[in-house]
Amino acid sequence: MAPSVDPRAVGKLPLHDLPTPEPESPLRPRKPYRFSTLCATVENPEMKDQYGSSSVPIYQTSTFKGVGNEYDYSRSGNPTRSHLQHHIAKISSAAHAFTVSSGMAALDVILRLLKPGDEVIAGDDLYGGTNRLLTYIRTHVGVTIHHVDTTNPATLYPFIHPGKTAMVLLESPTNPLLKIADLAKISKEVKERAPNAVIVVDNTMMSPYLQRPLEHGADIVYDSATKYLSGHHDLMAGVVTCNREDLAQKLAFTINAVGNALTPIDSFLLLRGIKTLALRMDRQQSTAQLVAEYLYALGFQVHYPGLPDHPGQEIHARIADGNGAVMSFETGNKELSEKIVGGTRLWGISVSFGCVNSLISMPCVMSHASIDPAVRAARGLPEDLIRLCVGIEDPNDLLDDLERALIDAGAIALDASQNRYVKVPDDDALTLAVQKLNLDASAEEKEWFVSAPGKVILFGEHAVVHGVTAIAASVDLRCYGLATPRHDGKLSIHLQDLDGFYHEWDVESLPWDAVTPIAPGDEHPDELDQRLVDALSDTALNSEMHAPARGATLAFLYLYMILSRHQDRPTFNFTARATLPVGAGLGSSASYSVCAATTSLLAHRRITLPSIPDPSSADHVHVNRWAFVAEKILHGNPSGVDNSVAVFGGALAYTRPGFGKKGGMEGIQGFRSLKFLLTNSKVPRDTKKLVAGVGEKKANEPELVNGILQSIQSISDEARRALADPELPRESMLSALAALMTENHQHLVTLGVSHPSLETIKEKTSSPHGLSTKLTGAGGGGCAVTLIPDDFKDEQLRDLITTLIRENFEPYLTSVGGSGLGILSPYPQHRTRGSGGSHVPRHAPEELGQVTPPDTPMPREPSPGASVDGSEKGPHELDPLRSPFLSKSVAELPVWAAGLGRWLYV
Ligand SMILES: Nc1ncnc2c1ncn2[C@@H]1O[C@H](COP(=O)(O)OP(=O)(O)OP(=O)(O)O)[C@@H](O)[C@H]1O
Ligand SMILES: C[C@@](O)(CCO)CC(=O)[O-]
Repeated sequence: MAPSVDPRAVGKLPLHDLPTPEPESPLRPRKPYRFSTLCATVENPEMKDQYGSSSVPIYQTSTFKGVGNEYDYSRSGNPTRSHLQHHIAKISSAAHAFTVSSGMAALDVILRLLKPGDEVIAGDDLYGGTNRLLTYIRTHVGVTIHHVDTTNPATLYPFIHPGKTAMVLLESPTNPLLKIADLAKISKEVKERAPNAVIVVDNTMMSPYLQRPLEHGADIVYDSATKYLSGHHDLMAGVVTCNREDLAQKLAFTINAVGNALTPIDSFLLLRGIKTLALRMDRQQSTAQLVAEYLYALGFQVHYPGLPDHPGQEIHARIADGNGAVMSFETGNKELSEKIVGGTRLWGISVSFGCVNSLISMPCVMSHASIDPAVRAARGLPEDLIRLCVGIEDPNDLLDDLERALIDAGAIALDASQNRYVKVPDDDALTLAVQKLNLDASAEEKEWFVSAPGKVILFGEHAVVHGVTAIAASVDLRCYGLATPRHDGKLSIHLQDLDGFYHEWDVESLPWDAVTPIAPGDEHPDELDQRLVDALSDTALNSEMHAPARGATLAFLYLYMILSRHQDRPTFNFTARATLPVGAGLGSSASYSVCAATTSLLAHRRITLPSIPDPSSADHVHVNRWAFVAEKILHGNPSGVDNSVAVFGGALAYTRPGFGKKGGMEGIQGFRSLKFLLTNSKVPRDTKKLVAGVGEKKANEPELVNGILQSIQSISDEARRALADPELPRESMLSALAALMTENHQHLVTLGVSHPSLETIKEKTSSPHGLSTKLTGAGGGGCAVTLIPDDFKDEQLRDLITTLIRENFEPYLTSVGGSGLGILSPYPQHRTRGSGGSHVPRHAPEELGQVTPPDTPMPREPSPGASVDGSEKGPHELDPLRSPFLSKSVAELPVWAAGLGRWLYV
């Protein structure tokens, strides 16, 4: 230790260096300091600093000079660590404290007290890492481990074998189910039955601020100080405290022998973190209480000791001073939970807890993944469990972010009768739909309102057509399709975005002779039925139709006819409108195709029910296949990535089947937290031609193009690795993605699908802002996508947007990865039409600070090129749903649609 000068020895007592008064000092009787004062006051009268340094210095040294001094080698002792240990002992009601390199290192040191033949009783809801180490001890050291439900002390008794039971390992509350063990009672009862058993408590969930198990009879307490004690996720550390001299000596021996004591710098950081422990915890647990009550009120099963009906709540209140800031809740569906976890922004997806930032995780796939699934199931750890670790952010922001994720995932929906959100019952939609279908064999036609998102391709457009993996995510711009029954034998189409195009046909006049019906359940062949395409072109389409309307109409009629069953030709009007720019590379054709396919499948009763939120449902796969058929008509040679994103939502890595490697798609987590600026160059282009152009280039210059395809595959692979790597710091992940975007764009330039307007957008975002931009979708104009890093200032973003608008571009700040295909529940009890759909959900899109998407002109009378035979009602007489659907502005449309009732999302 550095030699300290006692000021009293030189006759002066500097004011700034008052020794901590002993609480019971006869000179100045005082009340004992409260916890937060103890935390903030780091002083050890035995170790005065020679310069009166306010903060404990970092003795960054491995060795100390001299012989026989207090310190010689930092593995055995270091002054910074000594200060830390003194401080921890003080706040833990402990005589001894040790600090080691991690929480698991702390447990390792403790478990080394065991010998072969010993028995351990441990909880059955322990942290996954604890389980892993216990399993190792069982298999390699010959120690028997009994896992029991520690919520009931009586379950331990049969396993207590005097002379053999060497240790009882407890957690309370447990992680992640927050089960409560009566530490005081168990300690007493075990000691009575097996006096030599050492009671060990993992106190990480509580920290010494909220619970000090040594006060309740525990012999050893350990904490992963990586969590609340340090509080900032910037170090790893473990703490062991005890009062027993014999145990302290053994623990000290092991730490010195093993050499896992905490380093000086981490000791310093931990000491600093502890000063604010009480302050952080107070904020974290008060917000946790709000979050728990919010989820509870929605109808979720929430595990949190602050809720009145939490089992063991009274015991917890007796042994602890607060409820902590970790909770978990169940959704009833693993995929739904994954969507919620992937859907939050502020709640970071991360293992661990105790940080000032809020975290969300699914224990079964993250912190507890090391436990065998069968064991997890046997221990009652639900696969759908979501753990929330509340940080110090503003409680309102945390609640808003969580609510948005719950809505987007379809976990909660507006209950019109109560005018508030409630949990969507797990199988409610399915039960209702099945009931309805049973009653419904001869049911009259229903009205169907559906919607599907557009997409942004981050990596791999064009290359995906040739078997390379693309990475794409849904955007919060959608196409909506409304099918309203007609009773006059006519079928009609109304494409509001294509100049209000309208056309209608007598169903019987369609070229039925040219159809080769496809039986329900059968798939469409790879090739389009050219006979039907030709027949429709000759008889149902006319030469005055502009190409976009012609393509969209052909796709609609083709699906309608090929899906019809003989004698069952429902008549309805199909109206489509999008908040997406049409033909700008954001997948407008795919979202239109999904809407057209879904309404046709529903009208023909070829899908049986409005989809419940189960992404693996056969109906969704079915919709996707038929949407792909429509895409073929619009696109020529689509890869299928756009329609897959439009159906399934979220973020996907998509590989087209049939290129000698495994095709298919995989969801990508963590994508939702990324922020993008989409900029529409407003330069029209034609995906079909651009895709065909790349195809030709490949045929003419196979070496060049195949080389590019390989490079793009590596870019996609690299991007997936970066997105999936939990160890990669977020900043590094974002800069890796940015570099890959730049590289991918360059390849697209070489493939010849960029455009001067896209290059201008790239320049404007790159200089002076330093952002990465690439074209997205087919290119040739259309949209560019720019990755916005987390630390990009709002002010800078505003400047950039202004610059782009000045250049006559249309920028749009978007969030990605939201819901896929949605169907407005057809059941009257789920509709709010009585109220005119006036309810505005908590989150209007404007709240996101988005730049409003381009508005679509107000509805007009059917356009001059359209042939209307007068039987269609004028806009003012339209169906009550269709009329507002046509007249809402683009900004109003999503809010109005959301307020119509319950949407069932894939
Ligand atoms: N809202 C809509 N209403 C009617 N038809 C639409 C709508 N959106 C798209 N379409 C059809 O899709 C065509 C646009 O498809 P295209 O593939 O060129 O653009 P995109 O899908 O937006 O771009 P990309 O495929 O690059 O993402 C339009 O010409 C039209 O036929
Ligand atoms: C250009 C392309 O790769 C994306 C269009 O959004 C075509 C496709 O994948 O179908």
